[in-house]
Amino acid sequence: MIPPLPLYRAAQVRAMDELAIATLAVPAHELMTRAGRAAWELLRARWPAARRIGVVCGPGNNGGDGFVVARFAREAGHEVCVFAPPGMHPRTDAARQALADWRAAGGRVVAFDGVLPEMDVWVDALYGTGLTRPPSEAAQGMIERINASRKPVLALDVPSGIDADTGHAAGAAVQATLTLSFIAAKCGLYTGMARDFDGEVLLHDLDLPADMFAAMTPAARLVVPGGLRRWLAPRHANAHKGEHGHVLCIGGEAGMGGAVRLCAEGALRTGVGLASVATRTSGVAALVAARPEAMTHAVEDAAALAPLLERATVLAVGPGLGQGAWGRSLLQAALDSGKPLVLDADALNLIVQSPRPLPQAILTPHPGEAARLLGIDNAAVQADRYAAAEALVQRYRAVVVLKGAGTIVAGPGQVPAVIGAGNPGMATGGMGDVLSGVIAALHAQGLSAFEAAVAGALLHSAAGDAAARIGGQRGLLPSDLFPHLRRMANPE
Ligand SMILES: NC(=O)C1=CN([C@@H]2O[C@H](COP(=O)(O)OP(=O)(O)OC[C@H]3O[C@@H](n4cnc5c(N)ncnc54)[C@H](O)[C@@H]3O)[C@@H](O)[C@H]2O)[C@@H](O)CC1
Ligand SMILES: [K+]
Repeated sequence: MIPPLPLYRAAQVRAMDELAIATLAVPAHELMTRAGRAAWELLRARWPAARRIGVVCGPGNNGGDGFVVARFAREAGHEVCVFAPPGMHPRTDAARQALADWRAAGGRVVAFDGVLPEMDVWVDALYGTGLTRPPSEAAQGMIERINASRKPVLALDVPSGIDADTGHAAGAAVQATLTLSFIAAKCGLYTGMARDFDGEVLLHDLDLPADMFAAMTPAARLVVPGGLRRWLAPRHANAHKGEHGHVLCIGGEAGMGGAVRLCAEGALRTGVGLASVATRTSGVAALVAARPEAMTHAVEDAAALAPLLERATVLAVGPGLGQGAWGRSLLQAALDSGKPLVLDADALNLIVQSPRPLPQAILTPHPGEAARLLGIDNAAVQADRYAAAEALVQRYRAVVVLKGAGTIVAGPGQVPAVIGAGNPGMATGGMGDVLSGVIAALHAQGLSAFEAAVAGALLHSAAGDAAARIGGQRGLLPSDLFPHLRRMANPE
């Protein structure tokens, strides 16, 4: 079982750096040498045929790491070219020392003049955790030239231009093939825009003792499919269906019956004891024919919903609900029932019209829905997905699943989880309907709201990856996930 990886903000990693220097008496320059050596060893192992190594260095310690890589590469007999923005002077003692060492070894630094020569591999050491604003004009030019070279890029610590806390790029950013992060994993690298820039992300602890930072609460935790077993223990032999909960899926306005079916099937394939559907009369026959295991009821008003609400353990409300009078009345009845809820799609759009605390709910917005729930624009949500998820938790007092690349699950009093699985093939209509059923099923089987949201989002993403491995990402359908959900809901 793979435990969650703790993720930290840049300020926390700076504090770790200072703690290591103070308590272990490891000088900053020594940490920089370890970082540069680790990066050089990775580069050599990953691209053994590379002869010409280009290194771009910025003014801080990230640039210092770059000078160290350059020195090791040169000592190993490679052709190494180091570039820096014109007029760049290192701003820290450690970086100044690394530059002096590079020069003493016979190396030189070329001021970027708008062009970069052909290289076999680029090492990106312009900015790391110290980025405070969009890259300078010269740095932007260097970033654009490196990206245009189509050569492999090893980014040191963070791809330059990416904010280590949010994963957002306010200007140009390096398109890395591989990112080697130092000391601890930065929370920005695992969600949103960063996922388009950081390539494969690896971590090197610079040989600091593993328990040294145990007292520091991480900003988030990355969960990966290898950890699913924590939540999905095998069933005991004497189990009966009453132990596994009863999910009621509410939705399927005329023309949207498929959405509520996807939700119900998601719940069934995640092992719920019973799944019921409350939908429009016109949708019942098709749903019964397609998925007889779902107990489908014609529900035209809140009165018809009442007995179904009573029997349910968890309600999944929203898939295909519509925003008309029918959907509004069923949502209101669901909220009034006091039952645990998963709210998605049109249920969220209806909530926007009358925001209120929803302590019994799990909200599963995509960035557009999150923006509407917060009254801000979509770009503001994506610019800081952690902050947006936390703002939703504060406003609605609910567990929140902010979907997208690197889905974030946040909840009152919880360290947020980032889902370390999923692929862009899942950006397609109906995927969210399946997710709401999966989460509702796990909640109904006894996981807390937060755990069900984390485990459900992880299971759903892992099933999406498994399906994409077989048939590719483009054209992936939500229903392609079902066999994989079932398999992965029973980890070996
Ligand atoms: N903190 C640690 O634990 C360690 C840090 N190391 C490296 O040090 C990095 C952090 O170093 P720094 O804090 O010096 O910061 P950076 O090297 O990330 O660079 C920031 C420097 O550039 C300036 N700057 C920021 N944004 C700019 C912009 N857009 N245009 C122009 N200048 C800009 C800042 O004022 C600062 O001087 C890490 O990312 C890592 O690569 C390693 O040397 C090893 C240990
Ligand atoms: K960098």
